[in-house]
Amino acid sequence: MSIQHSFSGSILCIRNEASVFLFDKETIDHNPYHQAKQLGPTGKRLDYITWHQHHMFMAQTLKEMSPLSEEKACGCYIVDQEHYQIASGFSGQLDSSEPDISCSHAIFVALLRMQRVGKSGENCVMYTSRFPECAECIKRIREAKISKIVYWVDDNDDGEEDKDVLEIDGVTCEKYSPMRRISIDFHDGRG
Ligand SMILES: O=c1ccn([C@H]2C[C@H](O)[C@@H](COP(=O)(O)O)O2)c(=O)[nH]1
Repeated sequence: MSIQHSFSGSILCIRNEASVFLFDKETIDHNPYHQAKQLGPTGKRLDYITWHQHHMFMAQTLKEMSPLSEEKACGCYIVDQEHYQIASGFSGQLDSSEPDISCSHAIFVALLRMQRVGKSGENCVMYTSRFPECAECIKRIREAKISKIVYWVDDNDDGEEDKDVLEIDGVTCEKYSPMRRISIDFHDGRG
């Protein structure tokens, strides 16, 4: 590992291959990571995200954890009224050959976890990267009494019928409307 120490103005930068611990002014002024964190006139960051955006971001991130193909990759994130996570899952997370596991879909996994910790879906919102295509998942959403599903895409040919069935049971279905790009660079791009 190589470590460099350098002075720029009064700020010391210590760099190694993995990280930069302090930043000089030039770095702060020219690096997009820092530019995005600038404050607006009210003193708040200009780019902070809402709960709604956060929850869908989590569902999409869980999708990225799925080892399955793009057609079958899915993430599901369930929150309560106070925006706390109740359960989450991604497709392929569980082995569907296990005794009480009839499928490995993201929604199934998340609802199974919710059931195992004895939580009800009442007043909870389910964020999912895809509207469910599977009858078992839809049945479990209804049984869990989830209040609302927010989905990113709907590839389900019977999606409208399934939504009608869910809505009759009091489950509101809403397509997520992306308003902005949200990304986090996990490279160490600060130096
Ligand atoms: O979490 C998931 C995973 C898959 N689906 C969709 C995608 C497929 O068209 C069908 C069937 O998938 P199988 O893995 O062959 O059972 O379900 C989904 O909705 N949610």
